[in-house]
Amino acid sequence: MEIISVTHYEEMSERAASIIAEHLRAKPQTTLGLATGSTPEGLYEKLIKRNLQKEFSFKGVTTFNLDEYVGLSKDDPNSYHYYMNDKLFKHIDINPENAHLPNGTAVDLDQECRNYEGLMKDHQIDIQILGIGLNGHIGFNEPGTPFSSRTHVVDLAESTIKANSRFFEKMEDVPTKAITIGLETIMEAKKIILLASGEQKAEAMKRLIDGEITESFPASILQKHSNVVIIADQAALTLMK
Ligand SMILES: O=P(O)(O)OC[C@H]1O[C@](O)(CO)[C@@H](O)[C@@H]1O
Repeated sequence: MEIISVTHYEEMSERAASIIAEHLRAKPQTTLGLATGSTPEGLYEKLIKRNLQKEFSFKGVTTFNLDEYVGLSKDDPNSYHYYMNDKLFKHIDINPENAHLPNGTAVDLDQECRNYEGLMKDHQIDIQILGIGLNGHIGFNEPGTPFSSRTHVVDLAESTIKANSRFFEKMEDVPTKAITIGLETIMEAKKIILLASGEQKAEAMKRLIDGEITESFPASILQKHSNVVIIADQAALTLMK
């Protein structure tokens, strides 16, 4: 694992944007794996700016998001479809047909998982962006998810539901299920960039970097990947020596 320690959130976002920009200039036909949550918002802002300045184009880019809530329509402001459109896709020159997320309102969710896997089979992810949950989840792969998991429907952990409730008016509105790509699916990416900012992530970062590789802490699987870059600010790395 390469660990890039930066001073603050802004620098974390800038470093990640530079790596992606350099890659897109060298390889315009690229597949990106994208994440939601607060952490990558700054990265998306910087990619939008660079795209507007014509530093690179998204015209040849295909994207796959990690996850989507079950039961939220694409127009629901709390859905990840809405987030991605709002925070990235509508501002850049990507062909919307090439931007993929699981459909959380599919009638047959297991079939939707198989379809999503099928689509991803034809596009190996060149760079996968990840955030990390306080309990070590990546995507929505909660503690206990088998390392061999592929795209599947998950019951969200209580702590995740609570963490996500900050975006919803009422606790009862927070979805309790999601579709997520699996841990094995994530590990197939050629390169993984994990972003972390803030002291609340310090414990998770310590376990990710130094802890035991165990299904009870899903992100620990990343220790087995040969090309992981962690970009974290000093607050997130406070527990590291
Ligand atoms: O970036 P945040 O908002 O801290 O979220 C961390 C993780 O939690 C999620 O938002 C889901 O709870 C993931 O999408 C994300 O990787």
